[in-house]
Amino acid sequence: MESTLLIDGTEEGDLSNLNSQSSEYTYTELRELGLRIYKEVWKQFYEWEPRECRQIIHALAGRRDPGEREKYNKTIDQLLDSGTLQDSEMRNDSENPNQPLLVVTQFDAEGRGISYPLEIEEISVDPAFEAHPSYESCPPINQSIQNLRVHNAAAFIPYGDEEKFPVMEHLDNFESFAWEEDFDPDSEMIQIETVRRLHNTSNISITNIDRMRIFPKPLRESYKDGLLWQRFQRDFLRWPGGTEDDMEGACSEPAPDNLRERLSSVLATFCPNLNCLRTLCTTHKHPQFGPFGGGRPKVSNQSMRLSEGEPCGEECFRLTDESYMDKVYWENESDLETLRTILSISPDLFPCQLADLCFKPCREVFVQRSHIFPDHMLYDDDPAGDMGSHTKNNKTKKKGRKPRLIFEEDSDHAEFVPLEPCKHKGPCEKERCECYRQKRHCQLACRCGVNCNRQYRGCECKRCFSNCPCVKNARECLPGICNKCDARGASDDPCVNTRLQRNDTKAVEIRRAKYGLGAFATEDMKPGDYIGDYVGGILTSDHVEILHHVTEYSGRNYFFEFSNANGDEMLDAAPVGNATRFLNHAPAETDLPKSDGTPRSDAELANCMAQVLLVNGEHHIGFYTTKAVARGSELLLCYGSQYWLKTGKGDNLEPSID
Ligand SMILES: C[S@@+](CC[C@H](N)C(=O)[O-])C[C@H]1O[C@@H](n2cnc3c(N)ncnc32)[C@H](O)[C@@H]1O
Repeated sequence: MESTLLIDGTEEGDLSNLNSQSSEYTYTELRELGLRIYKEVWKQFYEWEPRECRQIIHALAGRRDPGEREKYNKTIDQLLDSGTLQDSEMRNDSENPNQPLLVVTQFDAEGRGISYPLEIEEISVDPAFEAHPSYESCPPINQSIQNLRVHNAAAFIPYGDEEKFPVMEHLDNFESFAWEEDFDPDSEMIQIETVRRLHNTSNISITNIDRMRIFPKPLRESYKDGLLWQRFQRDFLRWPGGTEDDMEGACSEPAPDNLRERLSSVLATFCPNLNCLRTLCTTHKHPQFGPFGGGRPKVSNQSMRLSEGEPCGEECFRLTDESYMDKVYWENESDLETLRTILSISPDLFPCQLADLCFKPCREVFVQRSHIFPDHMLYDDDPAGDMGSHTKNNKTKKKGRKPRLIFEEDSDHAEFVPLEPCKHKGPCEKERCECYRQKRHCQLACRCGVNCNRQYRGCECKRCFSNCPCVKNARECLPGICNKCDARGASDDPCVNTRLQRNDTKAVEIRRAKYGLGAFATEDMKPGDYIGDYVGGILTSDHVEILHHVTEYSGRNYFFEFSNANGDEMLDAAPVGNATRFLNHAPAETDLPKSDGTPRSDAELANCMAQVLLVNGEHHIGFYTTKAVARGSELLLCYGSQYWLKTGKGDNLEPSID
């Protein structure tokens, strides 16, 4: 009997969730239709793709005239035959007999040669020069990478050609290989084309296509995720079976003249946090950063006119009286359209700025803005007061709602426990907000939003020393909110508590040390100097177990535990990292006893320490010197007793070099 379950999971009879066409189908019929079209596109794609690849390879091979190959081979033979080495040879310059010359002859396709001399630079190589012993390198990164190793998929086969490494035992820890699960551009093209056909030809909505569950990934997971979103992050492959038709705007790029939509789609790609330069950032996902615009103005025309400021020129709106209001007329509708679009994105831009964007006189723009946003359409409950910050007439200022710190009694937290940012939408209350419960401020990366009363609003210090609330709470000062200390780094003397963000490191060099490679100071360092940010792949602690064959075999591990709320986050700088991965554990070179003869502890011998810091909503591990370090000395950390318990110090830790 035919299934009566519909595609959205409702029972037969309730078709309201399906669009008009697809409501004629049952769930089974729709799924079958989806699968049939999916197979059809799959078949077409793979009929086309190998043919196309063959053609490209053929075209790359270039054309040769008959007989040309033989002629060319003859020339090569002549070159290789020492008896005929007349054209390409070493000679001495008769004017300067000590300067050897190399005569090079280039042959064209016809076998004709042109000879010319090349001067040779002599390089003398020290015969005692010793090649560097083998070491493992890794790709450099400047920030940690999330999900570098997918839990049950092996990223690669380590030491695959070394007999002693237990490859099979190691691979038993994984269910698959990462390359079997990774993104496949071909299948993405096929899925996108299937969606297009189902949507445009069979008139099935994107939501209902998702409900068919025929693709591994949802089409629209959020405004920043899903197959359709990802498709816009890549160049689109053009193939005869695929068309880039509009899918009711669901999969299409906005039209070139639709400024607002274009900005919205670009915004989805970039991080909304102005202090973060990362594309596709996943840390600062504020829910309120949806599409641009739609905002209503908060500043009245009247208050703009009364605001303080210099006129931007002779035609500035500030120099214009009321009588000018009826005298402006723009003939070209597209000029008005541009102004409307800009105002829809940023309704409170000042006329002087609008004038620059619209290429129009400032006072004309002001008049047009007054028509588009007459003062009576302003919010009655404007939270900032309609004068914004531009007013000089305090009498007319509304009683604005000042941002309140309602948790003032516990705002100065002595203890700081680095935590994940909270993930719920505001407001932050005891029952559901981890920040509230832990007696700490919400961070920029908290999902509760920038208007949350609990949001940290930056320090007020001019110089950030140990009593600065940011320093005290192991957080770097934030450009934009810590305004007095030059956290932005605009001056020659920027805030010292932003060194990690500014990558203001001391210089180190990596060279041979007692245990493998080590990091050495290339300049004298003072206590408290910043060395770098320990970066790597972000893993959970169970990866330590999964990768134990590799760390035991190499005798090296680059794990660094993170003190997050769950305590199970790790950084692994073995596959990717920067210079900080080479800091060895003290004692490494020397372990001289103290003057009274008592041995020094590891921590005393170390000259660097690691500190977990909250930087721009993310936890980082910064390395700092703890004492003066002379140029040329090795930088040493104390790894802590746990490190050696886990790895077994001395068991397998033969010095890898020396
Ligand atoms: C983070 S790496 C340090 C860089 C490493 N030396 C290299 O060549 O890449 C940590 C590894 O270095 C070695 N190591 C560092 N300090 C050591 C010490 N004091 N004694 C023995 N081995 C040490 C161990 O193999 C350890 O697992």
